[in-house]
Amino acid sequence: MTHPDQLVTMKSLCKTYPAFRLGPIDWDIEPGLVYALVGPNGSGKSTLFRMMMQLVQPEEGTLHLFGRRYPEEEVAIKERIGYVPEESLDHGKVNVTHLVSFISQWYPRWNQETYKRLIRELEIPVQSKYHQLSKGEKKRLSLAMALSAEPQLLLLDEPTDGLDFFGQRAFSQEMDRFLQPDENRSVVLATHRAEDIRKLADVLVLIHKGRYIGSYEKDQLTEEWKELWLDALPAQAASLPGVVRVEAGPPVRLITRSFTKTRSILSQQGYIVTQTLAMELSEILQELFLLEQESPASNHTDPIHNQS
Ligand SMILES: Nc1ncnc2c1ncn2[C@@H]1O[C@H](COP(=O)(O)OP(=O)(O)OP(=O)(O)O)[C@@H](O)[C@H]1O
Repeated sequence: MTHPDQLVTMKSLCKTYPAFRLGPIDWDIEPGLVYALVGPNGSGKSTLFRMMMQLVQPEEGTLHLFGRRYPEEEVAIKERIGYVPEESLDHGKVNVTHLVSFISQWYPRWNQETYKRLIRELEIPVQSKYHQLSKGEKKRLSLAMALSAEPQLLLLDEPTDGLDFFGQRAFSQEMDRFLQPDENRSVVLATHRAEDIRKLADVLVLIHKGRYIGSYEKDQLTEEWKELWLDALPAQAASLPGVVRVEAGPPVRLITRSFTKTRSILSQQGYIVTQTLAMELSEILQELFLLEQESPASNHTDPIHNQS
């Protein structure tokens, strides 16, 4: 086995379609964390999940899951993964109970008690034929199966898409339950819902037009990104450490990605900050994607493994 400490290691992973290129992706998934995979439509999030499930083959790079590789160790890899795809799979006219009893055989740690609890709490009509389920019911079933497999890694591609309010709340509760007993479990969650990211994620992984921008600790982002108001415009404000945006005002408004550094330099230069405002996670993400559009690679100054 290689890379025993990481659940997943990706090195220079690439996939090319006629009109899209994903990668190179270098990303390690560590145990005990919830990752939110965030990117605009068509960034390559589902493609990345599909690579981890061997549904798409990378042309370049290496991919290890639990220190193992496809295709030789497919069974040993997949029995440790719970996957909820963006679009539910087509299982045709089979009865739901029969479908689940067939699929559950593939998972040595399948927990029938968990499954029974989930179908009850998520109100899944297991006597129905699969094709008769609504979109939301298919999503609930997919989630129930992924969780009942007691996986080490949960891959969730827009898991709350199509879920009603009650389903979304049940999803949050189930995520808490899943993560509590085992600190070696991790979740990768692709979502466009800022609320899910705010509530669940430890680390945000940003991807834009197939390019990996970086991984960021969520708490560090919300602590260090701030909006500052000042009475006077500092000299060369846009070049001050941490400053990413300047509005000349009045009042002068600065956005910083490094509150500690910017505040310290402003105070050394004698400028008075009249207000410091916290930023919503959705605003911070918007700024990060704007920076990426304005100057690709500029975001590499503060991702998770490179923060000063
Ligand atoms: N089988 C395929 N053949 C050709 N192009 C594909 C194929 N699968 C995906 N693509 C293209 O790859 C790009 C990334 O798609 P992907 O579904 O991975 O994005 P995404 O980030 O999950 O998007 P969304 O947020 O809209 O779900 C898109 O431009 C898509 O058209």
